[in-house]
Amino acid sequence: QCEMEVESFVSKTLDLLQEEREAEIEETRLWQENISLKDLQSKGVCLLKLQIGSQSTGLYGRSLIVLEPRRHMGVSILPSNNFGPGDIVGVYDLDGCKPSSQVCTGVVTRASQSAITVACEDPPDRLNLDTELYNLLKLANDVTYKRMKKALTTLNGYSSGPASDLISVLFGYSEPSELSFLNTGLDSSQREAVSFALSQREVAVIHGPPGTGKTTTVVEIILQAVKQGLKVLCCAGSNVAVDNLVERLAKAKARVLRLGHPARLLESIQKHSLDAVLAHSDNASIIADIRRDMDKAFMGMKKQRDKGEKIHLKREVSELRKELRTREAAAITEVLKRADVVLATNTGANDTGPLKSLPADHFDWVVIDECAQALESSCWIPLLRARKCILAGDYKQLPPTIKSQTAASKGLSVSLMERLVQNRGDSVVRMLTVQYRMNRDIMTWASDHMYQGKLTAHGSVEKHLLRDLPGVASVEETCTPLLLIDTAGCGLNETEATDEQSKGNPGEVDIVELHIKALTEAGVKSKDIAVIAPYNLQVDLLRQRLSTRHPDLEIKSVDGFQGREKEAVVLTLVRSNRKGEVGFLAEDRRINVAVTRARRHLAVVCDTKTVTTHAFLKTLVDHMTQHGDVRTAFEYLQVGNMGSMKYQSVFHVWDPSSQTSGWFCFGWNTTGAEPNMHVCSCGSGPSTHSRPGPSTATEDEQRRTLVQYQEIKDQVERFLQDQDQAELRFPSTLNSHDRLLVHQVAEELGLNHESQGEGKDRFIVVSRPPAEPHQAREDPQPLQPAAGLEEERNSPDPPGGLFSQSAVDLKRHQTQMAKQAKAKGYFNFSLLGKTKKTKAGACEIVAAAMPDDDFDSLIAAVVKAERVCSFVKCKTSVVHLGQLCSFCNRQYCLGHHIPEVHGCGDLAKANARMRISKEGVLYAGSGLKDKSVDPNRKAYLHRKLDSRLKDMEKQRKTKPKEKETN
Ligand SMILES: Nc1ncnc2c1ncn2[C@@H]1O[C@H](COP(=O)(O)OP(=O)(O)OP(=O)(O)O)[C@@H](O)[C@H]1O
Ligand SMILES: [Zn+2]
Ligand SMILES: [Zn+2]
Repeated sequence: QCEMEVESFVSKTLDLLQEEREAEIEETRLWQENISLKDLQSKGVCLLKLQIGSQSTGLYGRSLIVLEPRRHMGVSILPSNNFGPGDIVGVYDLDGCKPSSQVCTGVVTRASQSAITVACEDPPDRLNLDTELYNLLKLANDVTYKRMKKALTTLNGYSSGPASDLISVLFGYSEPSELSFLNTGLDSSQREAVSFALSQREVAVIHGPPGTGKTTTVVEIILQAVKQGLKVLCCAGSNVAVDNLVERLAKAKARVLRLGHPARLLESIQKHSLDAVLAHSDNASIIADIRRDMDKAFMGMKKQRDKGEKIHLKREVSELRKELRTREAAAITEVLKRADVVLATNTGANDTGPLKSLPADHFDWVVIDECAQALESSCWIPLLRARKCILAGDYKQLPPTIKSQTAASKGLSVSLMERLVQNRGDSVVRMLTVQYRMNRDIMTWASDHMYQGKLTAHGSVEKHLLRDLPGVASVEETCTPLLLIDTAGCGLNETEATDEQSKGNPGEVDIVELHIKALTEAGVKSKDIAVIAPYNLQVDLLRQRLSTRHPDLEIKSVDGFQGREKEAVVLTLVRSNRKGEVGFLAEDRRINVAVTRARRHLAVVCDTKTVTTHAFLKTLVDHMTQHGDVRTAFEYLQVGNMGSMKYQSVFHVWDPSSQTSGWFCFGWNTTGAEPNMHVCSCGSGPSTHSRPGPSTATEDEQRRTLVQYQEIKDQVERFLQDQDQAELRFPSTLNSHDRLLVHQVAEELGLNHESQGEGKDRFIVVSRPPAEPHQAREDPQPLQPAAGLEEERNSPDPPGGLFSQSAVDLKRHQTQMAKQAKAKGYFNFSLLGKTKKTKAGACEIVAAAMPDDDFDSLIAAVVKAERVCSFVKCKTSVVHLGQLCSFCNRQYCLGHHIPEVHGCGDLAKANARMRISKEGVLYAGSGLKDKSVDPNRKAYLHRKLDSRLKDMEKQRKTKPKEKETN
C-alpha cells in the first residue's frame, strides 16, 4: 500500500536524519574543542584572520559583509577552502571559534579566491571595518535539516495536491505514464493526436475524417490543457458546433463559458451563457440594486416639476449609470477570468464584445474546430489572442461557401487548415484513422479515394446494417450497405435549366420515393433516413413529394448536411444528359460529404452513363458496382400494383417505317425470373405516356434494337414453319439485351422459352408449347389501346398461344382493362396477348391486369380450391395444364403463371436481384426456385400489402376527378 510505504519511509528517514544531525553537531563540537584552528583551516572549513573589506545592505535588508585576507600582509589570496554559496557560516572574533566568541551567522552568497561574501541575518553593529580581524567557520546546516524534516512530515500527510501522482509513481504505487488520458476509451490515433497537440509549441492540426471522433479528441485536448491550468479559447464556425463542444466539456465538469446571444444558443447550453452566469454571480445583486435605483430616479425625474430637483436627479442617474457600467465590466471580467474554457463562434470572439475586458494575453491556447469549413480570415479573429493553436477539421469536406467565383479561384476558399497541410504536411498534422460511423463497405470508398486508404472501421460499426436496428425486417433493402439504382437508358432526364445551381430530376424523385417506401415498409423510421441532393431544385421537388407523408424525413442539400449523419442515406445525383455534363457534382469533396453521412445504408440514384464521365464519380459507381447491389431503374418504373401489370413505357422508339405515328414504346420489365421487354405499338407518341420525355437512347441504338428485334423474330418464325425442328437454340454468346429480345419475341408468339445452362454458358431454348388440351382458343376481342389507335387486326393466333382462358372471360376482363387504361391515362400491358405483325415488327400486348377493385377477391381466391387457376376470377382448370408458381406455391393457368401477373412480382424480383447481386450478371432466363419465405419477410410483405391497400383506396377515391379530365 502506498500510504504505508510513505509512512514508514518518513518515520524511518526522520530517525536517520536525527542521527545524522546529532553526529554533525558532535563533530562540530569536537572540532571546536579539540582541533586547533590551524588544523581546521587546513581542512578547508575555517578561514582565519580575515578583515572586513566592505559592508553594504543587500536584498531584503540584510547586511552583506565581504571578508578578505589581511591587506598589509601583501597576500591577496585566501587559503584553499571548501566555502561555497549557500553555506551557513559563523563569524567569530579572534578569541577562537567558540560559541562565546561568535559575532554573527550568515549565508555565503559569493566565494572567490580573494574574498567570501556573507549575508548576515543579525546586523552586526560591532564589526570593525578597519582594524579588527575575524575568523570564519563553516557551521552545520541547521536550516536544511529543518526544511527536510518539514517536507517529510508534509509528505506523510499528503492527501491531494499537485504531487499526488508523483508520490504514487515514486513510491512504486503506479506506473509512470507519458500522459494520463482523462478519456480512457480513446483509440490509438486519437491518443497520438492528443499527445501531439499537447507537445507542439505553436500549432497542431487534427485531421478528422468523417466519424473518426474529432470532437471527442478536441474535448480531451482541451481538458488536458485545463488540467495544466491553462486558459483556452475555443471556437468554431457555426453555433451548432460550438454548442456541441460546450455540452461535452460541461459534461466533463470543465468550467465553461459560452459567449453569444442567448437567443441563438441551444436551450441546454443557455445556463453556460455569459448572461446566465452573470445573473448568478456575486455582483448580480449589487447590479440589480443599482438598476433599481436608476429606475427610481427615472420615475422621480418624470414626476418632478421642480427644475432644480430635476437636474439633481439627472446627475444622480448619470452617476448610477457610470457605476453600473464599471460594476458590470468588473463582473464580466471576473466571470471570464474564472472560466477555464471560453467558447464562441469565430466571429463571436471579436474584440468589441465581452472579450475586450480581458488582457490580451489571457488565453494560453486557441482551439478552432471545423477549421476547414471556415474562412481563414474568420479564424484570425480568435487566433490573435493566443500563443498556441489547435486546429481541427477535415479539409476533404466542403470548404467555406464563397459567392465570388473570382475570389474563390484566387484562393479565398483555401482554409487555414488546408494551407497548413499543404505547406507543412506531417510536421503539424495528425490524422484520426478509426471511424465510428459507417459500415465498412460505405467507408472503403471514401477511405481509398479521399484518405489514402488509411481509415479502418471500428468493430462496433464495421458490419452494421439497417436490419440490425430494432423493428426493422430483413429485406433486401435493409441487408445491403450499398445500393446503386442506375437510371441509365431509362429516359429520366434532368430538367432543362440554364442555371447550373437549379437542376432537378423528377424521374429520380420517383425512384427515391419508391425506395423510401421500401425502407419505411421494412420498418426503418423516417427520422433515420436522409435524402440528399446536390441541387436545391431537386431538394424542393423531393420535399414537395415526400414531406407530407414523411414529416420526419430530412431532405437537404449536401452542403446542408455537412457534419451530420443518418442510418440511411438516399442520394440522388440528378444529372442525366447526353453530353455527360456533371457540373456542380465535379467537386469531389461534395460527393465525399454526401456519401459519408451514411451509417448503415447508402443508396445512390444516378445515371451512371452521365456521371461516370467524371473520373471521381466513376470511382464511386465502380465501388458500388463491385461491393454493393445494383439495380436498374427499370425495376422501379412499373407502377405495379399487386398482381397487375401496369408497365410504364420508358423507352420510346421512333420508327419511320411505321404506318402509324411512328412511335413505339418499349416497356421494360426486368423483374423476376423473366426479364422481358414489351413493345407496344400504341403509336400515339410519348405524350400519352405517363413518363414522356425524349429518349436517352441515341437514334443509332434505337435503330439497332429494331433491327435486332426483327432479325430474331424472323429467325423464330422460320423455326415455326419448319415442323421438323423441335426447338430453337440461341447461342450463349447473346448479350443480355438480345436475350431480352429473344424472350420477348417468344413470349409474343406464345412459345415456350427457357434459359438453360449455367453462368456464361446460359442459352435460351425456344420451343412449341404442348397442344392446347381443352377449351378452344378463340380470337379474343382486340384491346383498343388507350390512345384509341384503330387498326385492323388480321394476324392469326400465335401457334400454341399461352392463353387458355375462356374467350368470354378474357373479353370481359380485357374490356374492363381497356376502360381502366383509358380512364387512368396510361397503358396497361400484359405479358402476352394477340400478336400482330406490323411493319416495324413490333407487336401489341393486350392487358390482363387485375382491376383494383378485385383486390378483395384476390384474397378470397387464395383459399379457393386448387382445381382452378388461383388467379382472381379465373376459372380455367389447372388439373391438366397448369404451372406451379415457385414463390407462392399455387397452381395457375398458363395465362396467369407469370409471377408479376398474380402478385409474386416482388418475390420474383427479389430473387432475381439476389442472383444478380450475387453473381453480378443480369441473366435473361428463369429464376431459381426459392420456396422459403422467412418470417421477417412475411411480416414485411404484410406491411407492404397494407400500404398497397391504402394506396389503392386512395387511388379509388381520387380517380373520378381524373376521369373527367381525361
Ligand atoms: N474512441 C472511441 N471509442 C468509441 N466510440 C468513439 C470513440 N471516439 C468517437 N467515438 C464515437 O464516434 C462518434 C463520433 O464522435 P465525435 O462526436 O467525437 O465526432 P464528431 O467530431 O462529432 O464527428 P466527426 O468525426 O465526423 O467530425 C460518436 O458516436 C462517438 O461516441
Ligand atoms: Zn406466385
Ligand atoms: Zn388463369
